[in-house]
Formats: sequence, C-alpha cells, structure tokens
Amino acid sequence: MDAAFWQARWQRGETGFHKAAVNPLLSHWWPKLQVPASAAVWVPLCGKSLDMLWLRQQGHRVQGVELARSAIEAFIHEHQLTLDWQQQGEFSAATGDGFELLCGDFFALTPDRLKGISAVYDRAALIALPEAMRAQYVAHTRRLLPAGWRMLLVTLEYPQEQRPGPPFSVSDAEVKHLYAGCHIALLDEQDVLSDHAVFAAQGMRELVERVYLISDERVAA
Ligand SMILES: C[S@@+](CC[C@H](N)C(=O)[O-])C[C@H]1O[C@@H](n2cnc3c(N)ncnc32)[C@H](O)[C@@H]1O
Repeated sequence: MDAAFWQARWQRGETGFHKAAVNPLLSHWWPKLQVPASAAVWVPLCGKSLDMLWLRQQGHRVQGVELARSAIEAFIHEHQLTLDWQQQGEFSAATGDGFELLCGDFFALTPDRLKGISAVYDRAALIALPEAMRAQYVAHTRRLLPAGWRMLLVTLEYPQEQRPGPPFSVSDAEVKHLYAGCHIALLDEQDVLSDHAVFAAQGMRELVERVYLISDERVAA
C-alpha cells in the first residue's frame, strides 16, 4: 500500500471507501468523547470524507492529511469551501474555513504539526494499511499527538483469507496491543456484512464493525 497504489486508486476513481453521507457512527458516538467544540480534531488519511464537514459543523477546527491532492481538491470543490494552498516544507497545505488539509505522506509528519490537536477521528485509516504498516502508523500517531488526546476509532474484522485488503481486517486483540497503555472502551460491535453486498459477493462470510473510544492516559500540559 504505497503512495503509487493510492494515487492510482484516486486517479481511476476506485474510491469505494468514500461514503456519500456522514458516517452515522460518528454522529452517534462523537458526543461520548466530550470534546469541546473549540478543540481541533485530527483526521488521518482523510480522503474527501464528509465526516470532516460534520466535525467542522460541530465547531471543531479540522486538520487532515491525505496523499492524493485530487481528493483534497474534490473536497474543497464539492463543498464550495474557500481554502488557499501554500507549500509548507514537504507538504502542500490547503487552509481556510476552519480546515487545514495537508497533502503529503502521513509518515513524514512531525509533532509540531499536530501540537494543537486534542481529538482524533480514525475511520478507514488504520484499516487501510497492512499489518506491518499498522504498527508503524500507530507508533507514529502516538509520537505525533500531544498528551491527553481522545480518539474515535472504527475498525472492521473478517477472516483475512476470505478477501485481500484494503480494507484490512483488524481484530480487537490487535487494537488492544497497538494502543496498549491507553484507556480503550469498546462502544459498539455489529455484524455489518448485510450492508456490504460487494464484500459478500467477493466471498466474505463474516464482517464485524467495532467502534472504540481510546484515551491517552498522559496528562495534557
Ligand atoms: C481507505 S481511504 C479512507 C479515506 C477516509 N478516511 C474516508 O473515510 O473516506 C484511505 C486514504 O488514505 C490515503 N493514504 C494512504 N496512505 C497515506 C499516507 N501514507 N499518507 C497520507 N494519506 C494516505 C489514501 O490516499 C486514501 O485516500
């Protein structure tokens, strides 16, 4: 799952992960995080997700990172936003209207970029990555974020041999391992195969979606 893989997916319009509506799990569970409206929210591997718009509508400033410039440009265009592009080191940044959308590689981010962040929304970011990259992704996320963050994480689990990723299967045990030392609460767990006819047609026989609230136990400065 290198940059070329994702750039090609966006170029060919193979973006089945993108949803035409706000994720109901986000609107249902976000209040549980009790994040003040004034807090900035980090959306890693953001694509052109409408969930960013919903978070903005709750009052949050929204920061995202995405490899594909065309995804960020589509987000700006489709929602008639007024964002200006600037080059910031190795990232291009589209800023304005309460958004800062960085175009570039998540793994090139440094903690100074995320210093104002207190909450994270991870939908289809962790599960977009193969196992070895997931460990690097979480380790890097934990290095980047200032102490005291809270995260809403959505995962999928299915027998990995029934279908290649992405999305990749992520078990409950893996989430607990990756976020060891954090407080992890399982908020929701549902069999959602009937909502994913394409996966069922590809041979998937079981698909469990989970929603977690993960909190960093360190005290914010
Ligand atoms: C499965 S999509 C999910 C997008 C979004 N979270 C959503 O819910 O629609 C994963 C996204 O991550 C982006 N991506 C993958 N690897 C990345 C990286 N290393 N840095 C930044 N973005 C990346 C891809 O281009 C793709 O848009």
